[in-house]
Amino acid sequence: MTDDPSGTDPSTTDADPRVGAVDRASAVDSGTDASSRAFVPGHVTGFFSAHPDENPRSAGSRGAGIALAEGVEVSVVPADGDELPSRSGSTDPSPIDVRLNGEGADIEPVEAVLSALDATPRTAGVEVETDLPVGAGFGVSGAAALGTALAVNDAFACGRSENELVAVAHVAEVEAGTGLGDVVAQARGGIPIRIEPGAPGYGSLDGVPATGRIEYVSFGELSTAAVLSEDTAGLSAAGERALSTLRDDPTLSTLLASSRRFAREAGLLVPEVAEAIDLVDDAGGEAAMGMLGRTVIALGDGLSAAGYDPDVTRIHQAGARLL
Ligand SMILES: Nc1ncnc2c1ncn2[C@@H]1O[C@H](COP(=O)(O)OP(=O)(O)O)[C@@H](O)[C@H]1O
Ligand SMILES: CC(C)(COP(=O)(O)O)[C@@H](O)C(=O)O
Repeated sequence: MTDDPSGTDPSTTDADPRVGAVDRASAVDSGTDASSRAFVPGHVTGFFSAHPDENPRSAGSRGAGIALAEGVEVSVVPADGDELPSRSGSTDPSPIDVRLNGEGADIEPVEAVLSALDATPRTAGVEVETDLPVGAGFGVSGAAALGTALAVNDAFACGRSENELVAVAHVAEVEAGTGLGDVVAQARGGIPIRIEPGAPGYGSLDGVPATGRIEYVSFGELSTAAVLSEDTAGLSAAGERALSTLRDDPTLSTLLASSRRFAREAGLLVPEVAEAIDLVDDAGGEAAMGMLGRTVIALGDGLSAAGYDPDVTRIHQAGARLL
């Protein structure tokens, strides 16, 4: 979804056998006025190194990527105390009505953020809306977590600062295994360079000062959790080399070139992405693989010039924010 607030879809009130689920779904569908909303840019990583740590605030990734104007909008709908039972006395094992583009969805970092902010008993539902492909390297899970943190804090006056909310979302994402560095990048916007891993107070960020049109094509998903649960030593060594190259020459062109090399060296390049990158190169453009997905991104009109029919967006200069 572009940075454009929209209402919820009134066609999504299918009966749900879970205790209280129908009431909560109704609250979501009719509750746009009562809801708090946040926009979080998509973020596509070009290269990264993985840095696990016992402390999830210290854990994360180094690397670089691009924040996209195409992003994720999250609405948090407070429970109506008169109609919806407090979940503290509920036996419902899956009490929050989380929807992704109108369909019931399981997004672990969203549930974890609600829990960390003690919002579970007070939340009727969370609506996550995006036009980005899910699971394909656009950081949708990180965006959903960060948007939920911002909107929950607003809805329930939790009194947390922005850095604290970014940290809550970062921890939720790291512990779910769905990402390492997207949340801090999405909080910043632009073309974030993650110099040190971790949440605010632990990590540190720089950026490539540039903007422009971005095209993308996704051929499907790559499981982030599966890649991160394997041995990441070789991948991380390649990511550290790419980071050093980019820090010596912090330009978009070097970001794309070092990302292409990373994808090859890390053994992550898939054939359809490799072919697209080559065709963009033949047409005089610059492209790279989006981590972690079967995704290719290109600068300017690189993919359309190579004969693809891409989605079009822009580099998003701002970070996540309330709507
Ligand atoms: N329809 C869906 N397709 C893919 N993932 C989904 C879907 N619904 C919910 N999810 C959840 O969204 C998250 C996607 O995370 P991840 O694989 O890191 O992708 P992304 O690159 O979009 O962040 C996972 O937690 C997954 O369980
Ligand atoms: C590449 C990834 C580890 C996962 O990204 P995604 O699949 O978009 O959740 C990212 O979080 C990063 O640290 O750079």
